[in-house]
Amino acid sequence: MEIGFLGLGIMGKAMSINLLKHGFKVTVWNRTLSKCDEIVEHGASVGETPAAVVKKCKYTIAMLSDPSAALSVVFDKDGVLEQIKGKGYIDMSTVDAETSIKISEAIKAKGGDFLEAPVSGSKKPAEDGQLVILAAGHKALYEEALPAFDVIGKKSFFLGEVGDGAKMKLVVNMVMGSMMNAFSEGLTLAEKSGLNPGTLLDVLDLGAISNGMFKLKGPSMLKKSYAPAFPLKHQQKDMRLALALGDENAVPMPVAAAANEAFKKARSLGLGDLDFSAVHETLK
Ligand SMILES: NC(=O)C1=CN([C@@H]2O[C@H](COP(=O)(O)OP(=O)(O)OC[C@H]3O[C@@H](n4cnc5c(N)ncnc54)[C@H](OP(=O)(O)O)[C@@H]3O)[C@@H](O)[C@H]2O)C=CC1
Ligand SMILES: O=CCCC(=O)O
Repeated sequence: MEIGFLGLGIMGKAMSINLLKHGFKVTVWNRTLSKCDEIVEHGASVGETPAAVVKKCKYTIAMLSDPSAALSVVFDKDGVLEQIKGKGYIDMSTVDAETSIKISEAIKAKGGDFLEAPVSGSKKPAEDGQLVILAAGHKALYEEALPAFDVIGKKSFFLGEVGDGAKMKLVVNMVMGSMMNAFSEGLTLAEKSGLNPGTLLDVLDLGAISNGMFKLKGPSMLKKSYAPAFPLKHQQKDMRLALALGDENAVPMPVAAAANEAFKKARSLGLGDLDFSAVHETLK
């Protein structure tokens, strides 16, 4: 199966290399074209534009930063729409339902098929093919994409209409961003009140709120080490989009709203390109 891949950031790079390792032919494109070089070393071909990639491949995956990037790659000159007739397009970026529906409708109108498939899991799960895929849209395209999803992820969900995958992803990341802030306050409170925060990590890990994120991020947060796996600017984008979903549905979300403010503060301190756990620094 020949697959196109648009967007070679932290996630796209890991996912496309993983596909290549499992025998897929992959043609890549990235806005900053030089980022294609490393993937070429793993056996990929390069397309000069998104349209060129779609023209070459029956299926194209996108993994882009935000709604504006996702829209630009589809609608701009030399974009996906120009060659999508008879092809499948799978957008795995985290965006809002409105963006996803807009892309879906334009692709369908041009005779292509569309699936949204945002993912849960970060850099390491992407490298290890252990993501959780939250797909929705064209069911037949979902089934055709399963061999690739089985390489990229450990579990795929088909959630229904376009927009439902985007919403599920935003709900998950809203919970994650809120938890990160509570965790960060807990670490700071332990330290400032004279406790050993390392011991707090051990205590948390043995109780009912033990979880993978605390286990993974806790030790590096104590070392103030924030190499980006999930960039903070993307987490804040997800909080913003989740809060908009809350507005639409009249769901009060005071905890998420406070967490969003903390991520905004972190961005204002220039921490947006660091890992989202760098929100910890806003308490210093
Ligand atoms: N990192 C993570 O842990 C996870 C991230 N996600 C989501 O996946 C998506 C990608 O994340 P990640 O890889 O971390 O992000 P990165 O910031 O590492 O990469 C972003 C990618 O989007 C491209 N891009 C940005 N703006 C544009 C534009 N206007 N036109 C074309 N391309 C553009 C970048 O190109 P360029 O190189 O030229 O800047 C780059 O390829 C995001 O939606 C994120 O929320 C989902 C799950 C986990
Ligand atoms: O969107 C990013 C999610 C990161 C994660 O699930 O660990």
